[in-house]
Amino acid sequence: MAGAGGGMLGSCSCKIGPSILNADLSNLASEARRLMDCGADYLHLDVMDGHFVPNMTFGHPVVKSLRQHSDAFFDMHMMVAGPEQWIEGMRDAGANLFTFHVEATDDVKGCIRKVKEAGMQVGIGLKPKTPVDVVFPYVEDVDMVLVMTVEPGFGGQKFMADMMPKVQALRAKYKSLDIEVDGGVGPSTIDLAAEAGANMIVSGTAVVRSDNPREVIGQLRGKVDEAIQKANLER
Ligand SMILES: O=C(CO)[C@@H](O)[C@H](O)COP(=O)(O)O
Ligand SMILES: [Fe+2]
Repeated sequence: MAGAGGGMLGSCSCKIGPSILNADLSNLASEARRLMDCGADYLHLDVMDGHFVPNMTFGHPVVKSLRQHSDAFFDMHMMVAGPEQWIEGMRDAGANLFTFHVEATDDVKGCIRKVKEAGMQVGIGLKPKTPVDVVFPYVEDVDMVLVMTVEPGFGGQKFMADMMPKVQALRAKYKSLDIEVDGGVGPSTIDLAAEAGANMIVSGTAVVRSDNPREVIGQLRGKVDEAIQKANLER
């Protein structure tokens, strides 16, 4: 089954993508359905290989199984060393967006090209200690830039507000770029991310562990839409 949201990127509109990392992974299909039914725009799927980050999750066989049960747009957050070797498998599994880390390969341009040739959209991510100018040479070639707001590897960590200058620097240079933030984002931190200029919001624990995920997704969307409107008026 092909993903339904293939053309989702490019408009710089608000998009909310719950991370399933802290969901019930033994019931991934029903968790995916629950989150999409609660108003999510896409699913953020965290792939960890135990090398690039000190944790492991799942690979393309699980993504392929999930694709049999979900039409959602799959944003693959590839926390893996040597992302090139995962491209084909993820494409065949039904991934839509393949986001790898600039720190994970010596050939960022080559990896971007290979993801595109495989027919997926491409994102590049940067860890908290990586300066934002490292991604500037690639921004024109990608569909999305992911600014990590926690050290990658685990859900449920504290949002790093000191990453916001990276988001601001990207937004100042690229008005219509899709900019994603990931890590510790929820109702108490969304203001900072939205005002800095992030429009793709990954939220794990705050959504997945909430008694009312629909309400949380609505709150996040409200803040981002408000910030986008404000920025448009100021332009
Ligand atoms: O990539 C990661 C962690 O490495 C994230 O996607 C988190 O899993 C998001 O979860 P919360 O921080 O929102 O709980
Ligand atoms: Fe993630």
